[in-house]
Formats: sequence, structure tokens, C-alpha cells
Amino acid sequence: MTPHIRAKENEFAKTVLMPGDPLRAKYIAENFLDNVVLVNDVRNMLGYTGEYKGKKISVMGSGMGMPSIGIYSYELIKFYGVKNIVRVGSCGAINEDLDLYDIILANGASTNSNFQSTYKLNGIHSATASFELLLSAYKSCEKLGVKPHVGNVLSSDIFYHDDPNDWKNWQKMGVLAIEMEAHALYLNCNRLGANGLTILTVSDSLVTGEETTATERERSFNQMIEVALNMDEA
Ligand SMILES: Nc1nc(Cl)c2ncn([C@@H]3O[C@H](CO)[C@@H](O)[C@H]3O)c2n1
Repeated sequence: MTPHIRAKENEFAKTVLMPGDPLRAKYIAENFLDNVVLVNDVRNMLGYTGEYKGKKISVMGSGMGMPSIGIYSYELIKFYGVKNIVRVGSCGAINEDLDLYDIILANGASTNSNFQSTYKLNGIHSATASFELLLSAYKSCEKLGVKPHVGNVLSSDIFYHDDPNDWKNWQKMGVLAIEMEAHALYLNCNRLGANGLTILTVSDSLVTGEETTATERERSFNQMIEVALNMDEA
């Protein structure tokens, strides 16, 4: 038990998938996993443990933003012994080579957040994914015939930027897309010795202004889930 999770000590698998939306966690549990058990519903941040092709795996919502995923990923690693956390989410593309529904594997996550000030570093930590998980996800993409984009993303504290064009400065740095969680996940994993990876589906493009519809998001989301579920476990 923690302040935010009611699951018993051994109720999470070694690997946890984390969509932002707890209803996505419910969708994944109901549509992809067998022998599913609800292990958390505190604050309705639904968490489940089940099996995929006979392998134990968990899925739980992370909420939106770095403070939220920062709490849940910390507690999963520190108090439940989780070793691998794979964020599966949506993002806004800022690179012109990206199309709607493209899949991104984030090897790193830049940020405008103050999150890493807690580590009192006399510099800026490069928040990076686990290469083991990144390679496993890349191989899973190959098996499924998916060509992912591998690169840096921006984890922003803000969804509505006051200057609607400030993403263009990040575009100059080769950043592929904007989302709001990866940087904090990677910091927790880097600090606590766990493996983290973020897999994203492009749900909108700041370059073209295109957006997916709610139903299209669900369809395109499935491909990313299959990539995550078919990864070899680290
Ligand atoms: N800042 C931001 N901007 C754009 Cl264009 C996004 N597209 C998807 N997301 C993700 O979806 C949620 C916001 O809708 C967040 O969890 C975030 O990770 C985005 N977050």
C-alpha cells in the first residue's frame, strides 16, 4: 500500500505499461490480457495485472504530466519492485517527416520542467531510455512490420503554450514531438535503477495542424500496444 496505490506487495508484474489515461489501461486489460485482476482504483487511476501470451504483465494509468507519472512510477519501482516501465501514449509531432499515427521510440526526453532540481545536480541530466527496452521495442516493431522513428522528444509541463510557435525552437534541435511525461519517467528510472521507455503514437501534428479523431486514436493506439506487449522482457 502507498498513498496512491492500494495493491498488495506482489500484485504488480515486473513490467508495467503506462498509458496516461486510466480508461486506456482498462481498455488494454480488457482487450489484450487474460486472467485480469484489478489491483488499483485509488483516485480511479486504474491498474491491472494479467497475462499476455502466458507472460505476466501489468498496466496502469499514469495521469497527465510529470508530477503525476513522477508519483506513480516512483511508487511502482520503489515500493512494488517494478523493473520495467513502458509508457504508451500520444504526442504532437513537431518534425515534418512525421505523419499522423507514426510510432516514436523516445531514446531521450528534453524538458522545460523543473522536475530534476530535486537531484541538486550542478548541471543538466540527460534523461534517457533504457537501451535494452529500446532495442526490444525496435525488434518488436520489425516483427510487426512497423517502421518507428527513434529520437528525442520534449516533455512539456504545458499543453497550451502562450506562444503557439515556441515548438519551432525545439524543432531546430531535432526534437520529434511534444508530450508531457517521458522526462520524469526516465529520471525516476535513471535514479532508481529501473528500465524506462516511452512509445508514442502521433495523434496530432503542430507542423500541419492535422489531428486524429477520437475513434481513429483508439485504432492507431492498438498498434503501439501490440509493439509494447510483444517486447522481450528486460
Ligand atoms: N503538451 C502536449 N502537446 C501535444 Cl500537441 C500533445 N499531444 C499529445 N499529448 C499528450 O497527451 C496529453 C495531453 O493531451 C499529455 O499526457 C501528453 O503526453 C500532448 N501534450
